[in-house]
Amino acid sequence: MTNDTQNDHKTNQPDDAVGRVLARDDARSSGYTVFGSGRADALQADSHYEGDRDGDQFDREDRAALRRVQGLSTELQDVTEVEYRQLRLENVVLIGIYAGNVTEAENSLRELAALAETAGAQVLDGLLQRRPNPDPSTYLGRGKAQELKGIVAALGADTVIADSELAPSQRRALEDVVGVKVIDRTAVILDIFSQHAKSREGKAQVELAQLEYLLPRLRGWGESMSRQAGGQVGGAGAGMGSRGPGETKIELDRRRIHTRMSKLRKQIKGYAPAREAKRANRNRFDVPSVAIAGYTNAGKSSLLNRVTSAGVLVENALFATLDATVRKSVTEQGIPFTFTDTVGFVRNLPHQLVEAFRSTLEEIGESDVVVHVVDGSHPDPGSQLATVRDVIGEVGARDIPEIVVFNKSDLVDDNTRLLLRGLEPTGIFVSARTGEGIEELLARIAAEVPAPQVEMTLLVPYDRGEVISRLHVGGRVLATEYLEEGTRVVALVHPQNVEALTGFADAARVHASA
Ligand SMILES: Nc1nc2c(ncn2[C@@H]2O[C@H](COP(=O)(O)OP(=O)(O)OP(=O)(O)O)[C@@H](O)[C@H]2O)c(=O)[nH]1
Repeated sequence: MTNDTQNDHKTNQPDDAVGRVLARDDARSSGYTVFGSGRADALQADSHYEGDRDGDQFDREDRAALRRVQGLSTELQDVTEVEYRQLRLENVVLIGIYAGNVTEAENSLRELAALAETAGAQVLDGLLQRRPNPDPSTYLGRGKAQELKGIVAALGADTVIADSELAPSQRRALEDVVGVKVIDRTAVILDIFSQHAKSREGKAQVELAQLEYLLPRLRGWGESMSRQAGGQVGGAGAGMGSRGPGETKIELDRRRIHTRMSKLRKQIKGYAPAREAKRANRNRFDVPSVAIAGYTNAGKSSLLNRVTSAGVLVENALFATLDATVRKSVTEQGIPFTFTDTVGFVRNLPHQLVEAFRSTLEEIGESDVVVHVVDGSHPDPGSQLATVRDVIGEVGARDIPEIVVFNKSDLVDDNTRLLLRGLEPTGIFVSARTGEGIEELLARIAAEVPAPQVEMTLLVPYDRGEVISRLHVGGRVLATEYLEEGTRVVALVHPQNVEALTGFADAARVHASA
């Protein structure tokens, strides 16, 4: 879909579309919309809506960053440029069914909304239907599916996302009714993983999960998919919902996918030993890193924004090689460190995605400090805390210092605070919204970030300027003096780096200060 069409949708859309849907739906007992007009309005105001932007002006850097993250092969890049634009523009309506507990279903749909937004979509509305089981043919009942069609048309949505995994036939039938692309929760999660996977192993794991998901879904993509015909098969991180190939290529594609999958499995087996070795040889010239982990919607990104804007600005040059998901900061004591947002945990993660999820969490295993964010206002923070901790342990991060943060403290009353304290006595109450607790969090991080402790006096020849730069990044320079033979530097360094630097020691004046 071009941007023009997209804009037409917006202009043609009646102003009160969401409100009318909600009002009409309130009168019915079999289901209702979850998000009212307030939500849609709030989202319209959100800065990540790109609909008014001219396609040609689409940010080159964004595209380049996306390719880097996804490690796409050259032949996939053109396809992805188009798809990325669509991904950012997707206007989605969410659907779900529930048998018993409606609050549970609403929470699940809210989480799906958060996931869809994380994947870059714009959530216009959510629709829940009460029914004991999904309709075997169209997931929603027939009447509800027709209603969905009306909502989709009224809002100008271009994608429907179902809150559970759809059988390929259900998906196709529902697509035929509503006339736009229908994808499911698993596809959204896979899309987020593919945006987050950084290492070669992570990318391979995610691509494998994408292909496994795609394989049984190859045959018969609905009408609305025909514009994608000829699109590339399941390239790692193809647009949301892993767009499929045209009908004519299906058999060939099936074979290619099988071949690709066995290749990926072999690669993944080969990566495991390398990962162990990497962990053992952590390079202390790296800037210390802090990883933020927690459930989706716990407020990880909001906290990251708060904390990094509160921190002191740091020389860009120190962090030249960072990608977009990593922020930089510096402790009050002047030690630079990086902050990495990790992919959020989700409830009921489909089991075939578990490996892919873990592989996107590798940053945690390689970080120096883990900030574990818990939504303090969540009805069951205890189980969130336990699940995240289990996984942190599984990705090899059990021994990494952990700072537990109860976020959204502005929504937490005194009794709940007591309860949360009981769960984790050292937890810090923080509000990314009001700023409560941010100073305390920064102080805790500063206390945990490994500080260089060994004082060395070095004489570095002028043609070895890189040694001085590394000292600034991975150590703390206390004094500099320019002599005829080179620069004399007094610096604190990490114990792991002492050996590499002894060659520059000035008159062997190496001693431990701590
Ligand atoms: N009241 C309140 N709301 C908050 C606070 N922090 C975040 N939120 C809201 O919680 C929602 C989720 O915040 P995010 O920062 O996107 O959460 P996240 O953990 O990064 O979520 P994912 O990107 O999906 O993993 C947003 O609507 C925020 O506005 C807080 O301290 N107080």
